[in-house]
Amino acid sequence: MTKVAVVYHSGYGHTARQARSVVAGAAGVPGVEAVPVPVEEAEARWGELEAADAIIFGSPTYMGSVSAPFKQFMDQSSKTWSRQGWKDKLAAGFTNSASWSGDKLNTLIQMAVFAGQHGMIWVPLGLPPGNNTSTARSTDLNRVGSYLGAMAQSNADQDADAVPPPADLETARELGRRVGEMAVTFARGRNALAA
Ligand SMILES: Cc1cc2nc3c(=O)[nH]c(=O)nc-3n(C[C@H](O)[C@H](O)[C@H](O)COP(=O)(O)O)c2cc1C
Repeated sequence: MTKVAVVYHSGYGHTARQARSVVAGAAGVPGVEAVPVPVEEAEARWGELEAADAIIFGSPTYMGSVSAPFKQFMDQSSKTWSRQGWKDKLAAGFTNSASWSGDKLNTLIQMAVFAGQHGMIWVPLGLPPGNNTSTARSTDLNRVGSYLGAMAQSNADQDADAVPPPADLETARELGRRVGEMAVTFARGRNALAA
């Protein structure tokens, strides 16, 4: 099986819902096993990250950047970085915040730089932007219009059972599916080269 790990933090459950959609999207690809890894469990489950073909990073945007627990996970990875243990794994990212912008892009950029430091191969969202013409709708896939990774917008006064809305959860699912497909393609290519 090709393995996809989804490492995420969520303070109040919104990004956890987005993470579940990412996992479901990856797990729907034949031959892929996808596992959610809350950052609080990452240290104890480091072996699962080492064994993964792809790692997808998820964090809410707090103060225009990844959350402190997610940053702690990033820093915990420095031992792996020093021996480039995640080199050539696929990487991707998602984030969620209250505002339409809320400086979410910075969070994805942080994740992409982090992946670059690890020598990983960043997989962008790969969906056209939705909700940006006079005839478009707020229910469009990629309604926030992100390229680097999947974004979700959760109204600040709504709990995680109500938001992020279905369009953002579907967008997250698409990211998981894309990374799952890419991971299978890479694994097959590697095996073919080794044969
Ligand atoms: C400490 C803190 C900082 C936040 N900073 C931002 C921000 O910079 N931009 C934004 O749009 N929303 C911000 N928010 C709102 C959260 O991103 C939003 O509520 C999100 O849905 C929380 O996700 P979670 O439930 O997974 O923690 C912040 C919330 C908290 C608690």
